[in-house]
Amino acid sequence: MSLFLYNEYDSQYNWLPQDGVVNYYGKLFSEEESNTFFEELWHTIDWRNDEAMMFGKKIITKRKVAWYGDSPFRYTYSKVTKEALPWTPELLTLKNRIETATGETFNSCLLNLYHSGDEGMAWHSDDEIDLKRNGAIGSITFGAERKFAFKHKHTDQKVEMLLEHGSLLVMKDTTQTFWLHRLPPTKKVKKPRINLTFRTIENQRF
Ligand SMILES: O=C(O)CCC(=O)C(=O)O
Ligand SMILES: [Fe+2]
Repeated sequence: MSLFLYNEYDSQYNWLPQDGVVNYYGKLFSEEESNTFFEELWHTIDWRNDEAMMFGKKIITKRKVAWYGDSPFRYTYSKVTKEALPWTPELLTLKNRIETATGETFNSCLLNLYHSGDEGMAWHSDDEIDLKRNGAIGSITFGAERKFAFKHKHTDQKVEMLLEHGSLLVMKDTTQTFWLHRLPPTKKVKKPRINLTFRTIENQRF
């Protein structure tokens, strides 16, 4: 008899057929814990509308974002530079939980708040210059369950999965070099979702 939460997912299974590693841990947090984290993050995180450059113009996205870390790292994302805020107690708890689960370490976290299925994230890879090369990215979901997809940059192969309330997804090795990922918008989802992507920043020039 295991004392751990029942979980149907094998976290060692690689969802990518080649050129990278994606592990899905399923629900790492219980329903009750996940509901509490959702509420706490909703109220305590310094959510801001994201600014991005598109066709040379600054646009404001409906999705909200926030950026936290060990030190005031500067992070350039969609050609806009932000400075990390100091960890909140909830973020440190989550960081510790996923470091224990994965055996990886993280020094920063980018958070996304999608108000409904109308909001998503287009195809991209997290290969910014300041991110540790081939480092692990730990992605937690609280709130609405959403589809998540990968597309190989050369072969167009696709992999789709569901990200559940309280779940953890890890992308590592050469995943960002060879694969794009996205959160497709959907009319079916009316509820909000909070996503946290824990990352490792390296080579900062202060
Ligand atoms: O919301 C998600 O699950 C993914 C977010 C993402 O890909 C990112 O922040 O780079
Ligand atoms: Fe991403």
